[in-house]
Amino acid sequence: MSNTLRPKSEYRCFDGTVAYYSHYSASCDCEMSFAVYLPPQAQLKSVPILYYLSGLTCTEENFMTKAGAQQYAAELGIMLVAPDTSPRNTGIPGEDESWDLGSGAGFYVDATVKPWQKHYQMYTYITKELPALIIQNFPVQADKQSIFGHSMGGHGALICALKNPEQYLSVSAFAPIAAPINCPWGDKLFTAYLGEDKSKWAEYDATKLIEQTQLKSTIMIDQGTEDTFYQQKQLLPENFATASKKANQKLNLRWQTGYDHSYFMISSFIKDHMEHHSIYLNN
Ligand SMILES: N[C@@H](CCC(=O)N[C@@H](CS)C(=O)NCC(=O)O)C(=O)O
Repeated sequence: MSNTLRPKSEYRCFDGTVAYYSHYSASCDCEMSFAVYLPPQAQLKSVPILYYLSGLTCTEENFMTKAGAQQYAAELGIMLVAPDTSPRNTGIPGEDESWDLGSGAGFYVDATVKPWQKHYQMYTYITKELPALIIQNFPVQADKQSIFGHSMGGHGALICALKNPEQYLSVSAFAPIAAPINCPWGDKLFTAYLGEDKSKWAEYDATKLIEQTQLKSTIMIDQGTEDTFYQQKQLLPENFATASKKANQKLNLRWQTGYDHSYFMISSFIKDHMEHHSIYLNN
């Protein structure tokens, strides 16, 4: 099967275009979907790319409809790419049983254990296959890529950047799952996708990875104080901050008083994140 893009729908937005696509993914061995925003500048020249990874239960649509990023992407001349959060309709038993496992919960890792390993290769999909597809099909600057995300997608963005410091020029996150080996979600998802051997989990844990790799750019994180998942110790930004300090990694962790885990928090601070990435993408 080829990696031909199948356009699904297209909308004018801030003089640019929001478009939804699906395609056969070789790494996930199934049909995958993603959304893009092409800023008006892309009609005349190639533009930098900013990937956004969504959280649990999301599809490629949540960010495009709720975050309000397009107006800033249009101003700054940045293409947005928002992939779906997992393979779907794979036939894996139980894929749709739980909102925090399987469909909508790919966790941005390459699964190594059955039954998930055949399709759940999200890390390779996000860091290799999707970027190649974007470069092939859109007017982009291949050497200008950055990444950000929310919750599970904040975890995804951090690990993708820390494991590929040459590929992504900057990274930021909203309420990321910042130390997954130490939280209930990480426990559940790593056990399912990577197996019981916890030594294998560390290579997908941002707080562990920052001990080994530091980024030239400043990492930006926004965390709401009224975020129930933060209160339930699913996110653990303090662990990441402590490890970053120890490793001399520049980190801008901003506590947002009164904000929760929702897209109302994301849309309140999306401008700052877009401007943060623009410093690195448009220099
Ligand atoms: N379904 C979950 C909540 C899941 C959730 O909050 N997901 C976040 C990411 S971790 C999200 O972005 N949801 C989609 C949305 O708000 O549009 C629950 O019932 O507690």
